Amino acid sequence: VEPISLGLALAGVLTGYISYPRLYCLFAECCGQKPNLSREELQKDLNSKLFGQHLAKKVILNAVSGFMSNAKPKKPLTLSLHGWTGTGKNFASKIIAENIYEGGLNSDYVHLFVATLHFPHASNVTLYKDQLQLWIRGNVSACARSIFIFDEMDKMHAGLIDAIKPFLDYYDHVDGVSYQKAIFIFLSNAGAERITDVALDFWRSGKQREEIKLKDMEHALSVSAFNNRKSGFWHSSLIDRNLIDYFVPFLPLEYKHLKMCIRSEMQSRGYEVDEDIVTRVAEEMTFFPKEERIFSDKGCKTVFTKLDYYYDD
Ligand SMILES: Nc1ncnc2c1ncn2[C@@H]1O[C@H](COP(=O)(O)OP(=O)(O)OP(=O)(O)O)[C@@H](O)[C@H]1O
Repeated sequence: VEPISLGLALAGVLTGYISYPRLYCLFAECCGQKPNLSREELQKDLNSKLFGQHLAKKVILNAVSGFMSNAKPKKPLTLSLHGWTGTGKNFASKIIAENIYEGGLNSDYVHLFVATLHFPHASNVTLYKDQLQLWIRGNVSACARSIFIFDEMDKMHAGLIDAIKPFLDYYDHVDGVSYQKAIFIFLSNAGAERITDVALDFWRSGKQREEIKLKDMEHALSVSAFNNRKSGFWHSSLIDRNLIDYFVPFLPLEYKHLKMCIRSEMQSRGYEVDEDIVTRVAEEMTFFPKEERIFSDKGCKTVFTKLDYYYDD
């Protein structure tokens, strides 16, 4: 190739990079990388990866795809995910993040906060509050389509919840920054007992788990259910102002779901599914309530470490 043509070609590529940001985004991660989130892809991911959560799948699919297809949302999307430990709340957040950003949870535009890790000392609340507000503001200024995930929300200090509130509201701008395209996901175990009670009632009356409707969870996820010290006070303060768009219940997982988690983990580690090991690992788990032993008390959370034992070569 002669130097002049090569120079022209390089200049062309560079101009393309500068004048067509989308071209650049083919090679590097960009804010709002997948502006047209594919509803089908999200649905496929939820269906194939998230087990035993028909209600959560439905709400997440409709909420996220609806929000992403709205060019001018009036407020940021706020999802509150509730349920027993190990039932897939973090996992579902990961699926959402991956459907919006290639890098998923590792993306520069996805931010995960864990209450006990990032905000451990009640005496530092004022400092955390300032830091959190600056952090959210800085990130949304840099990328309107930022995702913030708050884990262990029920262990978060009330003062910190107050710090987030202005960003969740119906304001066009807060100090010159618009938060309307951002997504806030709150995770907590609040309401888990009540969700479990509903699932147990269905089981005891011989109904299928999939027959549980969102309507059946209304009471479990109502203000009164959260308005106690154990669940934290945060809910009532956010609910009262209608700042949460969707409450997403995660049902406790049964023996058959544990088996699904184990099979899926075996496949992702590149092993052939060995049903004998699947059964042995699932049977090592403990279940509640004491008499019926239906639901796994740790969900799918510890099945993977138990699996290590069988593949320790
Ligand atoms: N419903 C599910 N379907 C498929 N895999 C699941 C499901 N629930 C849990 N898992 C698996 O178990 C792991 C741990 O679950 P996850 O961290 O999502 O639980 P959690 O509900 O966020 O729990 P916690 O309330 O303790 O934070 C996940 O990374 C995933 O691999």
